Amino acid sequence: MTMSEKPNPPRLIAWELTSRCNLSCVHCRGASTDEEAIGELDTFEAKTFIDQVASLGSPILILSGGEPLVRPDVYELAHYGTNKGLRVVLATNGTLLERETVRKLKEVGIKRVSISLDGADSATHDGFRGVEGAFDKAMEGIEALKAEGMDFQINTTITKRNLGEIPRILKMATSLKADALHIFLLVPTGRGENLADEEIPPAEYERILHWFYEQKKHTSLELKATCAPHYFRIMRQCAEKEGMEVSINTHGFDAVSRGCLGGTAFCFVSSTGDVQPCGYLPVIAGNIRNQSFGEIWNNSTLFNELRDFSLLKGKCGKCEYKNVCGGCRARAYAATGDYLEEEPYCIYHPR
Ligand code: HEM
Ligand SMILES: C[C@H]1O[C@@H](n2cnc3c(N)ncnc32)[C@H](O)[C@@H]1O
Ligand code: MET
Ligand code: SF4
Repeated sequence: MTMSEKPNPPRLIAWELTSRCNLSCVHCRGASTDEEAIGELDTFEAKTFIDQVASLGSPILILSGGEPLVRPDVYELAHYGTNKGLRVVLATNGTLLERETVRKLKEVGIKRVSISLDGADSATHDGFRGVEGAFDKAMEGIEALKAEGMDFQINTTITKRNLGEIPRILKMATSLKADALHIFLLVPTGRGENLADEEIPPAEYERILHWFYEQKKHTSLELKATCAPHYFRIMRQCAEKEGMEVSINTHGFDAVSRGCLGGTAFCFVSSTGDVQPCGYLPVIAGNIRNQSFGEIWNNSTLFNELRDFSLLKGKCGKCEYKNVCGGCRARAYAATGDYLEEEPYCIYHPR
């Protein structure tokens, strides 16, 4: 990109509508609790933000949190975003979903709902979620989504404690007839910092992502590894071994996407208006109370650095896969304090 060219608009924005939550998960990047949120964007500010997003492009807008369903104007904001031409989706822990809630979400144009399930049973899931009964409630939430015909996906965060359950979670997602299973690999940030010992070791990463690649061949579920940029290297290495070209026809959307999208196609907006590359990387490109979203997206030094892969350091900087992987900038930051440093959880030695 030359200085005069505008960056591509974001394709996906995760928006923390509120930092407040009815659960208190051990790994929560937002360290969310049930305490009243301070400094949240009000309805007017939130709509102004939606206007600014829509004037830039028409990304998927993920209403996230905290728990977005504890914010009373969630329906009003979803409706507003839908009317502006955005594809609005909702990310919830699933415990507050009743059929009436789902009906309202459909009415305001929510296209898909993600439910977080971190275990194949209540023992594991409730252990993550800090509240007994969270698993059963989330299951009831899924039943409500199905009964109302809402598309849904399951989001699972992987750590050492549930790694062995991932095949069971995949089976469960299949039998629940979910549209997708998205796995997130723990980033030790927020309350997740206390779980740094539970990050799976690099060799296990490698193994689970190879497994994931194989599973994609046998399922109609959309499987996506988020915050696991090395997947895009592994996919190419596997395809090469199989004598296959990586293309949309053979590998679907993964063929045209890349590992870390933070600052290039994705960003996170906090409940107080801070714009970040992602929710797991606590560095701020700007605040929408001071500048327009478009100005921040197009001009912030932070985002422009993340768009320039030649700035990557260490192994990531030398890697022949840097354009398709790029390492997790949040994990690099958590480990070193420098978001351009090498991804600490990658086993690969660049040629
Ligand atoms: C359609 C329904 C979808 C829902 C409900 C959903 C939900 C989520 C949520 C909750 C997050 C975490 C954001 C946060 O709270 O910090 C997230 C992150 C992310 N999602 Fe999805 N997602 C959806 C679809 C997609 C699609 C289609 C893509 C493909 C481009 C995608 C790519 C990502 C990426 C790149 C991240 C950020 C993590 C990173 O930095 O790599 N999501 N998604
Ligand atoms: C939006 C999704 O992000 C997950 N999530 C929350 N905190 C973290 C973290 N520190 N690392 C990885 N995933 C996380 C939630 O469990 C939810 O499924
Ligand atoms: N609370 C929701 C969930 O658990 C969304 C945000 S998680 C940081 O899925
Ligand atoms: S991960 Fe989601 S459900 Fe859990 S405490 Fe954080 S915001 Fe709440």
